[in-house]
Amino acid sequence: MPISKYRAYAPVNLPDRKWPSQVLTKAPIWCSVDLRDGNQALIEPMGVDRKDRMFNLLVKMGFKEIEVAFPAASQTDFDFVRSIIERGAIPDDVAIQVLTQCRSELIERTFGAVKGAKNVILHFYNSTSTLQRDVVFRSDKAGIIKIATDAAAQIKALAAKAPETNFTFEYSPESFTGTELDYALEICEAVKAVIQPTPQKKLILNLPATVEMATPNVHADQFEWFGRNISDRDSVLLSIHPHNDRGTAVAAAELALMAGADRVEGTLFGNGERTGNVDIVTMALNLFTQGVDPELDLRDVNEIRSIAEYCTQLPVHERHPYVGELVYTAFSGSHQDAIKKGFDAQEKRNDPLFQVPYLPIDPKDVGRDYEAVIRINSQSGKGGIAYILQADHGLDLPRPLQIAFSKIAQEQMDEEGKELTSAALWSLFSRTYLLSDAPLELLSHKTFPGAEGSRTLTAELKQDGAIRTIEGVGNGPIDAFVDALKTTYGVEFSFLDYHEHAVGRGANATAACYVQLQDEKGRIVHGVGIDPNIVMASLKAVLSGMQRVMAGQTG
Ligand SMILES: CC(=O)SCCNC(=O)CCNC(=O)[C@H](O)C(C)(C)COP(=O)(O)OP(=O)(O)OC[C@H]1O[C@@H](n2cnc3c(N)ncnc32)[C@H](O)[C@@H]1OP(=O)(O)O
Ligand SMILES: CC(C)C(=O)C(=O)O
Repeated sequence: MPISKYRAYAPVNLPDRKWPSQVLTKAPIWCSVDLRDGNQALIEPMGVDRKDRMFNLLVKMGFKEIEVAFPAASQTDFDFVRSIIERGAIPDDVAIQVLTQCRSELIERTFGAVKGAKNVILHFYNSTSTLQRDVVFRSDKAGIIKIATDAAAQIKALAAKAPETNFTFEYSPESFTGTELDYALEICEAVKAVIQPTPQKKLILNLPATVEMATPNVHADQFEWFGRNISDRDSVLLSIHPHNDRGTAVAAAELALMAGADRVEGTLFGNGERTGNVDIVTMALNLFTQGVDPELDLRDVNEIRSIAEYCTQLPVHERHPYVGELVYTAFSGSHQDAIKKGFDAQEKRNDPLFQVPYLPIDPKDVGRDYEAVIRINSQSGKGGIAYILQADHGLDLPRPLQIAFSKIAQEQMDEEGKELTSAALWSLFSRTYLLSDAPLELLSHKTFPGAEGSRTLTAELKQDGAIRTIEGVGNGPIDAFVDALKTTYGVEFSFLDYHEHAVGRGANATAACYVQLQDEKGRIVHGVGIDPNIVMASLKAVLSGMQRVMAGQTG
């Protein structure tokens, strides 16, 4: 690898840094830049319809600051801004933000776009990095500062001519991460001197990691340093705008907040230039998992995801934190077992604190389903299989049956080499134990008191289309039924164990019974019966087990 083409990023000299011991206790000011930074990175930028859908979603989620466009970039962007203003689509407590370069004609056009809006954040930027000063602007430090201060003066003057709008100003020394820290401070001070913010009317200074170039701790050091050194700190809102080139935008953003930043610019699921902007959904839900109100409504992440996918025409990855298709799914056996036990224990504890192994968040909190928590493939074990049968069919299999059936399921998956869906698992379970196509079917039974406390049982069975009555004697109905079956069909087995439980509640409740038999060769065979009548359910379970013995089946 040609490592000599690259060099290490210079750390910040801040030995008395305080941020490492800070804890995040409140949400920052969120600003969505989906409709601008996100939009400018799309293969096909959003048209007015998609922009509308995204804007409505962001409002519904509770964003109070939304960068809606770069109005001077295109007629679509300009028209979109006009349309949301003219249609009255912007709630009174939401500020729209618009971006412009520090170029006079673009600034004029931007003001034209926001005419008549109630709350506007006018965001202007120029690149300040050493590289861009050289190759893009071909200018020295003073020249670059003049570009920014000329723009600030023009913007302030134009805003003064539009008193119907409450303007906030935002300045970004773009490519901040490639800019000397003291020079970034110098240019921000120069802009601030023109704008003259106050604690009541603050200036937003947005220090973008336009390209993420260093580890997140360096980003935090930069913010702590900047916060300490900017004058009139209480007249300034420090904003972060991290990109994700190193894959650490969320970490960089969180550490910068610990270091004193007030505001975050990012996008849903991290769409944005190259590797994207910081993902606000992940950041907000990270706060949520710490018991901090994220101040965004994320109760239906599926809806948010599907609108975002429609608008950006980009899929959200299956493993995306909190939101991906697979993130509440466990395939591996030990995880499934622990999740099942965790849910059972959580229900018994009746404690609001959510503690289930392997699940950092309760899927229900973000509108996801428990049903999808466990899926079954060849890496699964009995716990996951038992979970599906319980969650989807209310069956609480005894442990030996869980072990036996998971072997049968495993064999099928090995054979077919693919996942067993819940429906396929149920079909396998029904074929194996409920025997709907078996030669014998129990239709009814009657019991009578016999001699010395015994019971006599008669049962009607359907056998090959004909009705047959069988009779046996025992110390209860099950014992008498076993006797009837053994004498009628001459099959040998012993009865080892029995479990039953109700499925559902009230008038629609049924009973599920499980029996464990042993055949002549000492092999264990299970039978299962389900019926609204508990005695019928038990007899069906015995008949299921006996027919499996007769067919030479085990497990
Ligand atoms: C990191 C970011 O995301 S920043 C936002 C980037 N987003 C976009 O660029 C999307 C929208 N942009 C556009 O549609 C176009 O660039 C427009 C319409 C704004 C401008 O288009 P044009 O003037 O035709 O071209 P272009 O953008 O290439 O202009 C480059 C010129 O602007 C200058 N310039 C670039 N950025 C700035 C700035 N922020 N402030 C002042 N001048 C700037 C360059 O130095 C260059 O000057 P030169 O022509 O004298 O060399
Ligand atoms: C305009 C600025 C904030 C930007 O988008 C960036 O630097 O990524």
